[in-house]
Amino acid sequence: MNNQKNKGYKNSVNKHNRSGKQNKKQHNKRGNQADAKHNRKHKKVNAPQRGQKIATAKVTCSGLTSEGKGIAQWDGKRLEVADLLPGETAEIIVSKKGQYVNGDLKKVITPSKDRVTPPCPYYYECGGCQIQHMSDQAQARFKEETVASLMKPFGKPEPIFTMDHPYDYRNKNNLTYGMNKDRQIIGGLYAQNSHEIIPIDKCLIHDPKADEIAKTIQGLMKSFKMQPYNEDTGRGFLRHVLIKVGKFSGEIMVVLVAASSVFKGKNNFVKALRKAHPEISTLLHNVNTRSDSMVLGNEEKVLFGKGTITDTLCGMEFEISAKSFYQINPVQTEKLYSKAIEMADLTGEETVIDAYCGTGTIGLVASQKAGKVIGVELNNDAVKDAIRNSKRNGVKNARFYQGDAGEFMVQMAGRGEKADVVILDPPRSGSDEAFLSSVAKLKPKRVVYVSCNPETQARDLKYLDKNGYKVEEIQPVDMFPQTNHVESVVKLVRK
Ligand SMILES: C[S@@+](CC[C@H](N)C(=O)[O-])C[C@H]1O[C@@H](n2cnc3c(N)ncnc32)[C@H](O)[C@@H]1O
Repeated sequence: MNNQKNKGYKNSVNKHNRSGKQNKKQHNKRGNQADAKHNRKHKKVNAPQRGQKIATAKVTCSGLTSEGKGIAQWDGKRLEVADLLPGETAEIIVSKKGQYVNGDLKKVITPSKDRVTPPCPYYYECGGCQIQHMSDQAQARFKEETVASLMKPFGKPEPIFTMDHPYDYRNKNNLTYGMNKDRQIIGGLYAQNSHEIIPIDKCLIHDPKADEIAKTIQGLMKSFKMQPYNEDTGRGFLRHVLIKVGKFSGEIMVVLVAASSVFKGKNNFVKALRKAHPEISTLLHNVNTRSDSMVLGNEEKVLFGKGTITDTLCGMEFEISAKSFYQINPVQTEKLYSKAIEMADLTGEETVIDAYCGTGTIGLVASQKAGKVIGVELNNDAVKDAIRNSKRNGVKNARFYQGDAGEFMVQMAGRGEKADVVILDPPRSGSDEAFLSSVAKLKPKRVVYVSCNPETQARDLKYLDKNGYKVEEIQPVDMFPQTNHVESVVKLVRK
């Protein structure tokens, strides 16, 4: 697959090299862009985590990793170079730390026709997006090829569902606050693989309203002398702000994630924020004293509003709380869910299991075409949302249970219960043997596997393939444009 791809890229580069002034101009612009990127990243190349610079080398990129990095050979070693595209020749800086050799792009010598100037000015520093240097078509091709390569043992995927406007799509936006070296409060996103905050005004994949509110909060912190939390010293108050937006309803939830439950000046702060943004529907104070990278802690206080927001998806209304999972790209979610339900092939009679059901969204949409839906989910808040959502939409044929999906299925199989269709949508780590072996025992006619990580999905498909199921259809969906992530939904039928 890679060879084929490279041929295509090589041809296009040659075409470019032969091209006239206009294209030369384009090339220079692309080359300069990569230079500029290097200048900004230079300090990172020499930063301790990259190790000691050992060489500058000229390389040719032979393909992409599943993370969207360019593959290049240097001194008999395979290097993965961020922002390098197949077919491109480039100058890279090689550094070494312990046994690890890293390559960082210095300058693109012959740019690929797939290279574009990233529209975001923070792209090269920020860790949020990884493939903004690829054109929309190249992003789609990269994701299709990633899924195709992982799914090779099971069949050929359909063309990816892309997004017409692949920006402004996130309904869940998380920004972090800190202090710069001049003791000024900054707010933004983390740099790649680090907790260094890159100050930003606007993120192109965020909901624009969310960034406006985050900026206002940054200004209010100064006036209210509210200190950002410092991970190293453990001092300070505000860690993050989490902003969820109902893209259809327009409702907005703001969660102030703080290191302490004592919120000095709370009433005046809330008043000032609401005055600046009367469109905020609900405001919460979440207390996070954890030292890991989880955004939210367990303790939560509603400062005003009902503590949840509602949104519409596939014609149904859903109530969403701060901690429960809700798909982050509603435009693409409607395409994903429609495909999943089409794959479930429901006639109105079936018992459907919606495993890892979150707030019950897939199961509730499926309930309109099923006999009965049984949802299971680990997160108690999400289960409460699912039950509320069921009532809100007048659904009478769905039940939701809190628990581990694997254990739940083992118990179902043990009781000899029946299921016609199993829809599963596990987290990135995928499902587990308890769950998959119970599927094999329950023997549903169809299994629809939704996944945000095709790598673990392929692993689980291998198990199902060995235990009585055959893959019939594979559909990649671009739920996360500009990033290297891809969603995939697979239909399996009993052999
Ligand atoms: C990718 S989300 C899917 C949610 C839902 N299907 C949707 O489309 O919004 C995965 C969900 O699995 C839940 N989860 C994680 N581990 C679980 C487990 N062992 N058993 C049941 N649910 C689990 C998470 O809390 C999360 O809500």
